[in-house]
Amino acid sequence: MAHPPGNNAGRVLVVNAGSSSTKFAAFTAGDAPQEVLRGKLERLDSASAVLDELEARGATTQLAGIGHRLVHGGPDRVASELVTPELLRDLKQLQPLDPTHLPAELELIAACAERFPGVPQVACFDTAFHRDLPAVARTLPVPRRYQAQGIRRYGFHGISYEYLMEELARVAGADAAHGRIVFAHLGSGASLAAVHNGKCVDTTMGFTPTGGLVMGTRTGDLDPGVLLHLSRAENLSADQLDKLVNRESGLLGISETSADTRELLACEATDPRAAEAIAVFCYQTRKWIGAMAAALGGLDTLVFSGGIGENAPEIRARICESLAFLGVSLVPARNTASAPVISPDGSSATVRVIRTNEEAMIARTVVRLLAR
Ligand SMILES: Nc1ncnc2c1ncn2[C@@H]1O[C@H](COP(=O)(O)OP(=O)(O)O)[C@@H](O)[C@H]1O
Ligand SMILES: CC(=O)OP(=O)(O)O
Ligand SMILES: [Mg+2]
Repeated sequence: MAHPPGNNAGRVLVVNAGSSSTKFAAFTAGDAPQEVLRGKLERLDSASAVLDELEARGATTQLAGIGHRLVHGGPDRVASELVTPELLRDLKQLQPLDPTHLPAELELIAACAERFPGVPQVACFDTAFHRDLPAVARTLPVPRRYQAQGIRRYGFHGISYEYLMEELARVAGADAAHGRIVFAHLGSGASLAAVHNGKCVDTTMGFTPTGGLVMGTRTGDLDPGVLLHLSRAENLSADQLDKLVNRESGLLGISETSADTRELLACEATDPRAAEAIAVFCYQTRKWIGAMAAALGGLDTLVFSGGIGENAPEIRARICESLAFLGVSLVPARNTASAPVISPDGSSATVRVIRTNEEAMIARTVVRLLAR
């Protein structure tokens, strides 16, 4: 049964449909939403199968509102919004920009509207965090006419970055949150964001979440000539190239065994392909941190987050190995313990581990919008 907006007795359901899994969580709908339950569905089934599962797990009782993560908001969606027929119409037009995420997300919104009529839904966009990217960072060097068609750097993982910003301000204070920060969201999808004075000044992902760092199954940045060569030499279609760069590449492509860092770490001593996959990941992340620090003109705080950033001390250590020139160093015992601060006291750059929580960020946004 639907409850009126802002009703403290109700709950907020959050659906986070990522590329490799659908995460969900239920929160109280009061001013400071408290998590009631959470879960993860590994395989992306049809939207109605997802909702069946959420109902079976008790995530859909007493719904006051539903919040969705939308990876792509295109050029015009610069803040979270209540879902309206007009918004859905606009987002449908954007589907070609992100065929890996958007169609499934829109299907879920439609399925929720049908199953929970009258329950307000809120769309939170990963791209919104990057709305202030300066023109030099935003511009992709293609003929100018394509800019009008929305071909530019958007940047993603913004809901995670927004949450990390709030957490950083909470644990380190407003000064640190206004400093020169590089956030490293390292999960199956991975990106970095360079933030100064609370604004994102650059980020590694580009027009789509395929760009930037090497990832679990995605290439990250790739000389565009590779795509041209393969499309000609092997006569690959757009869909075949999509599968190649989004699902078959990255750590999985290099190792030929797994996209999961845990599995690669477990066999790197005996399988040189796994060792190479990890080495490439650490090298690229280090190189991109250097690039983000250059965009910021220095580095005050480096934040590790996401499944890898939060849980893999050996990966963090290897990434930070040659970053002493940026003032980055680690205390091994702190790093091994994944302590909140893993750098020595008094370092010029503070290195932190912060657990991200996209679902909590979305729940807060839903409560805020419903209270209006
Ligand atoms: N203890 C760990 N050591 C190394 N990698 C880990 C560990 N725990 C999780 N990971 C990695 O985190 C990744 C998933 O991160 P997560 O942020 O949950 O992903 P998603 O992008 O699906 O939201 C996987 O590649 C997994 O191997
Ligand atoms: C933006 C993105 O790549 O998200 P995920 O890592 O959840 O697929
Ligand atoms: Mg994710």
